[in-house]
Amino acid sequence: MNVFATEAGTDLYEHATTLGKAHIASMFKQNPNRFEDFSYSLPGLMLDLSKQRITSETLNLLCALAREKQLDQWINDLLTGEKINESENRPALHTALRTPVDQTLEVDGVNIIDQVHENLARMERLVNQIHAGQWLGCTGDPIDTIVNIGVGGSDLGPFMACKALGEFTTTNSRDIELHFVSSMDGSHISSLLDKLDPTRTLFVISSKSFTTIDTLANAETAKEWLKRAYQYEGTDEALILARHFIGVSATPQRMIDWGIPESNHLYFWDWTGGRYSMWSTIGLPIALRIGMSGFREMLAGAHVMDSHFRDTPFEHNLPVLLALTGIWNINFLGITAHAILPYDGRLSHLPSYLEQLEMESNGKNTTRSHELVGYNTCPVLWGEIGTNAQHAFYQLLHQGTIPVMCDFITCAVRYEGPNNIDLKRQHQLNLSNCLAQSQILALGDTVIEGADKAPAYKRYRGNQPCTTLLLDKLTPHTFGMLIALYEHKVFVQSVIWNINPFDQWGVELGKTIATGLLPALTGEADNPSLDSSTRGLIHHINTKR
Ligand SMILES: O=P(O)(O)OC[C@H]1O[C@H](O)[C@H](O)[C@@H](O)[C@@H]1O
Repeated sequence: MNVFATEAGTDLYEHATTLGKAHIASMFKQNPNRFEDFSYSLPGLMLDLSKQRITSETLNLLCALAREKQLDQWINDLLTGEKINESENRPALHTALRTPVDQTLEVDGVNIIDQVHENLARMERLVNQIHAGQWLGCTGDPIDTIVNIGVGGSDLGPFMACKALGEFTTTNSRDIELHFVSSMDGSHISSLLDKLDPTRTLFVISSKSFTTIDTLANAETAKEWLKRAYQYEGTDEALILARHFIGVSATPQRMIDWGIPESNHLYFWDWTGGRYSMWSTIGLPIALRIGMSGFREMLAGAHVMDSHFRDTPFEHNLPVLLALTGIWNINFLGITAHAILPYDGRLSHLPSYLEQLEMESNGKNTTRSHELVGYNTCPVLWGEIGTNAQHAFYQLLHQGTIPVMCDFITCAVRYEGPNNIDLKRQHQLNLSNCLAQSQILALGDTVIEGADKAPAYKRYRGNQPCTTLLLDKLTPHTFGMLIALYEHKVFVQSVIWNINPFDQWGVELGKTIATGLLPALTGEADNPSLDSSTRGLIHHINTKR
């Protein structure tokens, strides 16, 4: 099954036979206006595709391909709540989470925008209560420390956003200490609990399904820690649960079964995919960090991107263009590695967030009609703060043997004001590195004279396609735009590849097999039918106990 066996696909293959051999440096020589031709702006955010190996014809053909795949219709289906997550028989409505209250969207006869805003209001009350020091622990002391326990989509988004937007605290949120616990082995939580005061600590158990063993194991450890701390005062377990736990989930009954009273529940819906959920009440830690007004700003930024995505012709549509240049690189230039390089320490967790967003969404090998794909889908994606990565893996980007497409993400303005004069200089240094690296990666050592006379080991071949995403400033608003941009990019690529980006069946078998192996590791039961490697490793582990 080849989705590119179409008119536009055939034209693109043909186009790639010539452009595949071209060098980005010569494209800049031929067309001095590449930046004007291939950069696109929205208020607050610019996308520069001029360092991609593309011409106007490439984009025309890619847009024709998108039209062939009825991308318009798919975008409409996404935004209007059609059940496009077929394998789970539900819509994917993360965009509804940032839709303004005066709009309506009915799913199964219910206006879900009302529901969304009711839940935001419920979250707001809770946030205000904590910020005002009115949420009290069992001893009557105000809570000032929050620990979010979750994993995957119930961790990565809030974790990333709290780091990215940490400078946007409000007077009330400044004194709240926030921690994130995710690792199944307990190493996150055990090293943290020693430092916390149980009388002032509130755990947020975030899990869409409320069945994820990683999260429930950490939640149990937290509960036991609190019970031990309160045992001398004879505090009732129900009171501990009521004062020190909040549950965020799409499955209320499971929160009740675990012991969290209804008054401490925040809800979202099964039509919100885990990796698309930071806009929902899963974003509670973000609201606790930057206040509800900051959280609403983030939603508003994402909504701006949603409207742009819905209303803008493909030729000027930022998520569509970002996605299509990715398709060009992956399916026509054969590039299957993708580096995410934020030039801003605040965006340090963006790469791991995008690893889940992109690879869990589009790391698929079957089409929507259950046939094996005959083409590459999601590339391997990884990243790091750009300036740190320069001292680590950039060697491979510059002189390794594999082609890698690179996203450079930075902001134009930072550290304004007289008190930050020294850091302003550091920001300029950071920007000069960002621009230098994308320049060398794309254009190679043609950027300096006489480089062609250097020995081979000193040469930089360049021709690595680079995208630059330039925010005016990193604010809750532009951050919301940026993340929504990537979400829609992932969706557009899934449409071209004819795969469902909203399920994740590839993670299920590991859970089942791990559960099955547990008795052999605890010594409760042997399993002679295991392969020799697994059996040998279990035996070795058990001899060390
Ligand atoms: O929020 P939860 O139900 O606990 O799920 C947490 C995570 O675990 C799953 O295994 C999925 O791979 C992720 O998509 C999900 O975000």
